Amino acid sequence: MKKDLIISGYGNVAKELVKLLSEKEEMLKNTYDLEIKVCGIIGSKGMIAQDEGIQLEALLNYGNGSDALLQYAVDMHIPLQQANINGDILVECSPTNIVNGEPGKTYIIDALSQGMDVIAVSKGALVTSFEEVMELANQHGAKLKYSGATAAALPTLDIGEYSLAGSTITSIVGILNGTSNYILSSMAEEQLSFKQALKNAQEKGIAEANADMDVKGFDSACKILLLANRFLGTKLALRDIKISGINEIAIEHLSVAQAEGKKLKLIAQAALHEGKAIVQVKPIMLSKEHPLFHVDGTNKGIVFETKEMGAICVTGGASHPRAAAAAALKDLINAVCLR
Ligand SMILES: NC(=O)c1ccc[n+]([C@@H]2O[C@H](COP(=O)([O-])OP(=O)(O)OC[C@H]3O[C@@H](n4cnc5c(N)ncnc54)[C@H](OP(=O)(O)O)[C@@H]3O)[C@@H](O)[C@H]2O)c1
Ligand SMILES: N[C@@H](CCO)C(=O)O
Repeated sequence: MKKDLIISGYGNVAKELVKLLSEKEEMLKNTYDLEIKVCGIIGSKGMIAQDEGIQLEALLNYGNGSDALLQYAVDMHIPLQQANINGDILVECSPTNIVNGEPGKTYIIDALSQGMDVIAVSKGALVTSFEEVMELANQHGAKLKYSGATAAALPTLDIGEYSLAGSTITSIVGILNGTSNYILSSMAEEQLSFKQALKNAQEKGIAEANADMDVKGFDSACKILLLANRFLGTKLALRDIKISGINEIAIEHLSVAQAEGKKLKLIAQAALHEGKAIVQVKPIMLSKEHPLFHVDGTNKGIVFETKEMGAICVTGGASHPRAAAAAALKDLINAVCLR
């Protein structure tokens, strides 16, 4: 099977995806009979496009962002052109914008309207306009997958959709933001200042372009919103979620938790109580019996409570651009080859 791929947003995650596609070309062919040709990559300053496929190894010699695309265009003697989404699959990796979903929303709508499958790594379009994009996908028989937007390397959507199919999920509790979890762990275990720990997270490439999204709880809120709407039958918007982050947490707060044998974690939770959804994000002290107690550093974790299968807990899936790219590749393989 041959598939033409377009990528929008060529930052940390997209560059790792290009690396993975280059490294795993043979495995994809041998294991899945899948030949992926990256035909276009869009940055804020324009798009590089080649019908015969972009030379991934050559592109990887440059950095990321539009400057890398521009340099590639110059060296390959091709023009940098206006965004033109035309292929089989779009992987959307532009910055997350929770106000209006742009620029990802336009790219996603453009792709779905042509019947292209979409792998969303950014969250903005899904959080602001989920029903609109889903309806478009259904209308055009296109697949929309968004593991990258729902904690990426930590399987969340796949567990709910596949492993818990037919069960009734009654609540979801998660540590869904690697940056905040890393900051809290670093402050508690290494006595790093909040500022230094955030700087480290930014250097790892896991913080959002606007790190307030992470530390003020919005990124966790986006993820629990998408999961609650998918699995609890809610139709919530971000304004329906009570959100507080870790931006005012000091080392003293963490010491108090430690003295009690507990850990302070940024917890996102969604539950149904008498038909009403309660969804919130806030720092909570966990005792060592809690299944998420040992989720430290950039790791994440999720607990689904179900009526039939009891509690299902998954931990790990540390935030990292390569891990997020691998989650996008997983979605791509599943969309095209498996289901
Ligand atoms: N990093 C992670 O570990 C991770 C994990 C899961 C999900 N995500 C999500 O994945 C997305 C990308 O994350 P990232 O870490 O790769 O971010 P990033 O490094 O900031 O990359 C985003 C890229 O988008 C480009 N861009 C900006 N405006 C654009 C526009 N109008 N059209 C096309 N491209 C545009 C930027 O480059 P130019 O302006 O130079 O073109 C930038 O390099 C985000 O939405 C994030 O929430 C990230
Ligand atoms: N900024 C996020 C990655 C994107 O979902 C995190 O720290 O987990």
